[in-house]
Amino acid sequence: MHSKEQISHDEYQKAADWLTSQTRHRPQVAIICGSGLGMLADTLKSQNSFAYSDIPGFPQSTVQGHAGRLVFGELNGKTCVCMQGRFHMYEGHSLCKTTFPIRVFKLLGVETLIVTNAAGSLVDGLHIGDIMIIKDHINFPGLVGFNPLTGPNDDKFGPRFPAMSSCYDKGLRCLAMEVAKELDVAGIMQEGVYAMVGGPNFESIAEARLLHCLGVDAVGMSTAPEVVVATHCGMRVFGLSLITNKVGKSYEDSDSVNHEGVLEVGRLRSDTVQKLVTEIIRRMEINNNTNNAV
Ligand SMILES: O=P(O)(O)O[C@H]1O[C@H](CO)[C@@H](O)[C@H]1O
Ligand SMILES: Nc1nc2[nH]cnc2c(=O)[nH]1
Repeated sequence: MHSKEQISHDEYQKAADWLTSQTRHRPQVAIICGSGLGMLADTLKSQNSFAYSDIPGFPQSTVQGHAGRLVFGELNGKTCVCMQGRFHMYEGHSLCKTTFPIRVFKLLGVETLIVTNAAGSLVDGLHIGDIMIIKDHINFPGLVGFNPLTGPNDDKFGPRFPAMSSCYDKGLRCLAMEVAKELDVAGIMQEGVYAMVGGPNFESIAEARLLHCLGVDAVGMSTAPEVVVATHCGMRVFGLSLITNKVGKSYEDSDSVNHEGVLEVGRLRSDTVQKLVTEIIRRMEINNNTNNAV
């Protein structure tokens, strides 16, 4: 499944131009809603929303809990665009398709990307319903060559060999912890390492043990490609994982994970995630002098 698909600069530009012609909003912040977290988009004021099927070049969402709509609007003084539904490698999309919206956002002038996801915990300290601030990731598909940046480099977006050593912005991570304390949810929040696996199956016991040995705190099937592409084009990134399940590491465990359970935890914690994200957005500084569009 080593995709040879390439997307031209013109195709990203076409989607950006179409969106610019349909909405007066010029977003500074983009938010990707993880499984069961689509309600984040509902908080935007003066909304304009578009079905992915109407946007030139956008793939379609196929996963339950991912509505497939792009929502523009205002949130606490910032103009935002929210993906109510993301694309996953396991849906059969090429990685450059799963990350297509990120470069469109760049062309729209977005400078900060907020990613959220549902993930399984591999460590004792992260419980169901906890929220992990992503400090770093392990991009397992990327390590073996499944990378959205594979193919000719588009220098207009970024360099051939981008660094990934500080892709989750430290300032925003600190801000998130401050906000968590003020909202009295610091007890359910901590930083950790997210790993992306290809999915769509959940982990076997032996795989879970391997991930644990490798220093993974939470595992999911998304996010890393989006963050790689955003970092490549110079966006500031902040990420949150909602812990929706514990990943079984013992053959004695009887609990087994399923997507309905993942979505249910998303619904139960939606309010907290929403409050955190909206407060972080309110307080984050935006560099108004920079038009990031390339
Ligand atoms: O990463 P998000 O989209 O939040 O979803 C996570 O939850 C789904 C599995 O229940 C998988 O798609 C996994 O990646
Ligand atoms: N791979 C993986 N993805 C998830 N998404 C939500 N929970 C999980 C999990 O336990 N494993």
